[in-house]
This record gives sequence, structure tokens and C-alpha cells, in this order.
Amino acid sequence: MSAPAPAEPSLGRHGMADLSGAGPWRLVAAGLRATPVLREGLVVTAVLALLAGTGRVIAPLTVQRAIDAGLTPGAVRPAVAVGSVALVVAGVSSLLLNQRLASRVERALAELRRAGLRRVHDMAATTADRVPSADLVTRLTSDVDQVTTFLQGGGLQSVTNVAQLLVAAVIMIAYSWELSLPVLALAALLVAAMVSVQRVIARRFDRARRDLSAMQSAVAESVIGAPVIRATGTDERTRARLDEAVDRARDSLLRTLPPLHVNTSLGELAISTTTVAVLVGGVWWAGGPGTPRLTAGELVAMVFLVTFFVRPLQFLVQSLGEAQNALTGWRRALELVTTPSAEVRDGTPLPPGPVGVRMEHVSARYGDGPLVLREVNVQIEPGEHVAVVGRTGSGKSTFAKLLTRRIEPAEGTITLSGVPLGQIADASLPGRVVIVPQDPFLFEGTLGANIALGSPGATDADVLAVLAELGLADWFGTLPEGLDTPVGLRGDRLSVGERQLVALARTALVGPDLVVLDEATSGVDAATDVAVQRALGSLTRGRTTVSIAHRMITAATADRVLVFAAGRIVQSGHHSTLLVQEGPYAGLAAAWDQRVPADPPNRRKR
Ligand SMILES: Nc1ncnc2c1ncn2[C@@H]1O[C@H](COP(=O)(O)OP(=O)(O)OP(=O)(O)O)[C@@H](O)[C@H]1O
Repeated sequence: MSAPAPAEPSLGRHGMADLSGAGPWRLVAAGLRATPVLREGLVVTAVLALLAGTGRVIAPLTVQRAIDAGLTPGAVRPAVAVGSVALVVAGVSSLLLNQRLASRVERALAELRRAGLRRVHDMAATTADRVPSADLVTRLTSDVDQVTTFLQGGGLQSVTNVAQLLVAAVIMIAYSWELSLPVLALAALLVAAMVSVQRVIARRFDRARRDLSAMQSAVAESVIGAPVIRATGTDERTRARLDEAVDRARDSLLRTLPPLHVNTSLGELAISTTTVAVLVGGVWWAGGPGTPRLTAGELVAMVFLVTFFVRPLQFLVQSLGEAQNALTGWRRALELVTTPSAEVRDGTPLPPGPVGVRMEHVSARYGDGPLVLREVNVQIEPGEHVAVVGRTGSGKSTFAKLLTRRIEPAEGTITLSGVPLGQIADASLPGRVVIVPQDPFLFEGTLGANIALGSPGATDADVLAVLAELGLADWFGTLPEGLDTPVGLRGDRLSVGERQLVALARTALVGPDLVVLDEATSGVDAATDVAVQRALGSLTRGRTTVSIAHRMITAATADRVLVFAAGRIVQSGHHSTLLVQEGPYAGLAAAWDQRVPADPPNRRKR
């Protein structure tokens, strides 16, 4: 299934689509575009809705005929028969309609979740970095659930109710437009009032859902960060922040209640006024001086019709709050889905073979912030191993993010093997350009499955061969369960160093042509460190490699070292040359020299 093609939405501050100013019709249009299943079979749905609505309204017509014919058995029998058939038709149509709508809507919501998840993966990395992950999760879970809750709680009946309201209005006008006029005028007033109250409700629900999402972020942070919170003794401060988020969400939800109450009271007032007005006014007007304007049957039918008109209106008024909440949830999910994809679909494939990198006059910034990289000019030959060093905040990670397209350059050009990076088809990058982060992400499962993650066809023999090739056979031999070793949630049963080993083996199995490696800064014991170095040496041999180096050995074994300071490359050359050159590298190397080797306890948590 291809991703929905959204119309160009306006973008909010994080780069996500912003539909907060969109009215219900624009939302419906965006929803129909994003989830085509909603458009399927609309004609049959409309016919069923019409049958369901009409069937219910037929009864007053048959009663009118029977009364006006003097309630004779000859008139009553057909009236009862027609009325009964109409009721059965209405019941069956309503049932079919609700089943049809329920299955369509659930399929559409599933499609929405899938499309949203795809968008999380293919949206611009800068957007994904700036939107809290809990907010993205909320948009795909509780926001979408809100729509289901509304529909299962009776929201689906709205379609039949609207159909019944329209049919009743048409027949009412046909009986007596004069008597229908005040009913329709009151209904119009009610709808106008509802629309303005609905705007207030929409704003308040929007605020409430944002505060709920912020509260979920705060909860997720406190749960995930529990060990840090305990270790730093900041539980009271964290609790205070959490309490604040909970209170804010509660207050926001409470603020939605007054306009909802106003809405319900307005609805009840208008509805009781209309019914009484038609009953009293209708009797007076119908039998007014001179010739009666309506027959007794017509007057009875009219009273019934008003009830059939007013009841759905009452239902719609009462379900407005829930509907608005669901609409807000739907809008938030649609915002995610209609956020433009950053995927390059019809680009040029990356030419085969080791990758050469060229950066010319490149600068970079995050969002609207200041430039954090300036005038970067560098050429990395195919197969070359370049180490990137510099003080913290000097721009090393930003340089790596540019190479892996996690951010776009503000100025300048970057080419990989002669092709501008922005024009390379996304599909040709996985497996060719791979980043190994400082603390690699492992999925819950076995060690073997995590190593073979990027190589679906790989067998156990392939995995073992790659471990041997990287010189990791000794380390692997210490694992009693071998490839079946469970790694735990996010790999938390392995040490940071072991997680790096898994990531290195995973990368070697994929066999990329450009490796961007963010070296771990801590948590690696001496034995694992030796294993990591050996694996790195083997992995980078013959492959273009850019290592963000935090240790002397990595810089010393590289073909060339690029030294970053305040967002610029200030030195470039071999480790031995730079050591004796004037510049920041000599200082950095001296600092590395004096560092006490990290050798923390490295127990495997099994
Ligand atoms: N997501 C971000 N949003 C805004 N500014 C950022 C972001 N990431 C980095 N920066 C800023 O960009 C500058 C360069 O950061 P970068 O992470 O590239 O440095 P680094 O040399 O990799 O540092 P470290 O060695 O500490 O990882 C810093 O001033 C940093 O504050």
C-alpha cells in the first residue's frame, strides 16, 4: 500500500503539519485523502442512510392517511402493513449501515495508525528530533482511540440521525411550510449557537489533548529515568514536575466542561420550545378562523414529524462534546500523517562500490538557531578511514548527521560518490551507508536476531562467520546460550561495550560501503575494549569510515584526523603529523594520554 499523498499542509513550529485552524470540512477532506478506505462505497452508504432515515418517518404518513380516511378498517389495515414494512426496512438498513460504517472506520483508523508509523520513520530527522517521542506515540494510540470510543459510544448513529433529520424536514415542509418555518428557524438558531460554542469546545479540547500528551511525556520520562532519579535523589523534584503536568491536564479537561454544559442547556431549551410551540401553535393555526388549514390527520402527522426532526437534533447536540474530543484526536493523528515525508523516492541510486565523500562550503544549524558548523570543506576518498575529533560541542556529531542525512545543510553541497546527497534515492541507502551510534539500540529478542537485523536472509552460519571475521569468537565463546542469548528490552541485559559489539557485527554482516561510527565514551571494560578495537579494525578495512573518536587509539589508527573547533575544521592530517603541529590536537592527545583507563565492573546482567 502506498503512503497517502497529502495536500500541502501548513507546518507548525516543529515541522509537523498543523491543522489546528482547519474546520470540520477541511478535516473530513484531509481524512478522506489520508485514508481512502473511507471513500469506498459512499453511494451505498448514502442509500442505506436514506432508507434508515425514511423508514422511520413513514409511520406518521400512514397514520395521517388512516385518520383522514376516518379510521375505517379498510384504511387502518394498509396503514399498519405499510408502517410495519417501513419499520423493518429502517431497522435492517440501520443495522447494515452501522456494521458497514463500523468496519470502514476501524479499517480507516488502522490505516491511519500504519501511515502515521511510516511517517514517524520517514519524516525529516529534524522534525522527529524536535517532537517529543511520547507526543508521537499519543497521536498513534490514545488520540486514535478517542475516535473509536466516540463511535462505539453511539457516534455511528449520527449518520442515521442526520438522514432522519433531513427526511423529516422535507416531509414537514411538504405538509405545511408555514408551520415548518418556526421549527426550521429555531433549529437554524440552535445550529448557529452550537457552531460558535463548538469553536470554544474545540479550542479547549485541543489544549486538553496537548496537556494530556505532555503529561504522558512526563510520566514516560519519570519511568524510563527512574534509576537516574533514584541515584541523584531528585525524586521530589520529579514528582513535583509530574504533579504539575497532571494538574495542568486535569484543569484543561475541567475547562472543557462549561461550554459543554452551555451547549447541552441551549439544545434542551431550543428543543422543548420547538415541540411545545408546534403543538400549541399548530392546533391554533391549523384550525384557525375560516377553513381549517390542516386536516386532523395532517396535524397529528406534523406533531410526529417534529418529534422525528427534533430527536436527532437533540442527539447531535448531546454528542457534540464527545464528537469534538474525537475530532481533536482524529486531527492530531491526521497532522502526523499529513506531515511531509522527507523520503527521496525517485532519486538517483548510490553508485556501487566504496563511497567517496565531498563537502563544499557546508554550514549547518538546528531549526532557526545559530550556525553550528561553518565553511566545512573536506574530501574523503573511497576506502579512507577518517577520525573526527574535537572538544564537546565542536560539531562532530552534526558532521556525522549531515553525512547520514539526519539534518540538511544550511548552505553548501555534500556529495556521496559524486551524487548530491539530497538526490540519492532513500531506497539505495540502507545497507550502503550505516551509522553505529554510541549506545546502539537493540530490539528485545536474541543476540542472533539482533545481529541479523539488517540482513533478513542471513543464516546462523553467516552470523557466526561474521563474528569470527571480526575476531569476536572469544567473546562469543563466553556466552553460554550463544546466538540464543536473550538481550533483554533495548538490550539492557548486555553491557554498553557488548551492545557495540552486536552493532559492529550487525554492520559487518550488512557490509556497508560507508560506516559512520560514534565511538562509545564510557562503560567499556578493558577486555571488551580490546574486542571492540579488533572488530573495528576488521570492519573498517577497505571501507570508507568516519569515526567520531573519543580516544587516542581510534585517532591514531585512522588514515587521517579531522580536528573540529567551534564548528570549523581547524586541522587535518595523520595523527603523527598533528601531534607535533601547533594546534588543538596536541592538547587533546595530551589530555587523552593522562586519562585513567576506564575499567568499570562489566557484569553481564543475566
Ligand atoms: N538537536 C539539536 N538542537 C539544537 N542544537 C543542537 C542540537 N544538537 C546539537 N546542537 C548544538 O550544536 C553544536 C554542536 O553539537 P554537536 O553535537 O555536533 O557537538 P559534538 O562535537 O558532537 O559534541 P559531543 O562530543 O559532546 O557529542 C552544539 O552547540 C550543540 O549545542
